[in-house]
Amino acid sequence: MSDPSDEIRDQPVPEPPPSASRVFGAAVGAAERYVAMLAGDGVVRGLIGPREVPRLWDRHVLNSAALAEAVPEGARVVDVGSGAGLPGIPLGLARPDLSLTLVEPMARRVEFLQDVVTALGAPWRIVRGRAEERSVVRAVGPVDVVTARAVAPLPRLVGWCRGLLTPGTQLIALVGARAAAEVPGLVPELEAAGMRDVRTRAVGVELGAAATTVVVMTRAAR
Ligand SMILES: C[S@@+](CC[C@H](N)C(=O)[O-])C[C@H]1O[C@@H](n2cnc3c(N)ncnc32)[C@H](O)[C@@H]1O
Repeated sequence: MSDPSDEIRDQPVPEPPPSASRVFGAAVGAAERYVAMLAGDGVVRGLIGPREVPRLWDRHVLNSAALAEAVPEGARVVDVGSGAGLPGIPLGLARPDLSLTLVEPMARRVEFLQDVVTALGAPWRIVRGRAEERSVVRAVGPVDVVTARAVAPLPRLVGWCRGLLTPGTQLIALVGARAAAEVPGLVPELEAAGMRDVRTRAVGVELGAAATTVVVMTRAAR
């Protein structure tokens, strides 16, 4: 009998769209290797649904890289709840000036992240644990920007990231259109949790289907 994981492995790895070279520059080959790992091992290990494979570039990799334009030059970035590396890895590939740490509690996801870092020879750090754990905050060190996609509703995410968010640190969350529409109603709660300048911003508008929205906010001074 054939092993069902063979069929999953046999799905063709999607070709990069023309915009990939523009977004990733010299790292486009590394982005292609990452997409191949997501489509192969990422699916077999249950980190990415098989149906996502044909839309890995638009929905996941370019969609994640779109937030690059919202991140300041040379920032120390922590991607919280990175999962299979989204948005952190595409961001790190598009922006080699950033110093990137991926935080993820689940062992098999961390293993996959380690495999990707090794395969790409990337300088990123991986910290296993939950954002709210003291040991994670200590291991991560000072942070300029926290990124997150699909980790938790914003007020809960801010609560989990409290230790990572020192005055002036930005939180940049990738959100869908529906979640973006709910942001104005969340501002009082986010401000009460110590955040200021909460705003939504369209990013990657030139990327067509990969365009998305981010919510940007800053930790207020105590
Ligand atoms: C729905 S997945 C999203 C993964 C990835 N960000 C993406 O967009 O594909 C949520 C991730 O958040 C992680 N997570 C859940 N609670 C967390 C916490 N308290 N701190 C850090 N990561 C957490 C989970 O292990 C999981 O990998």
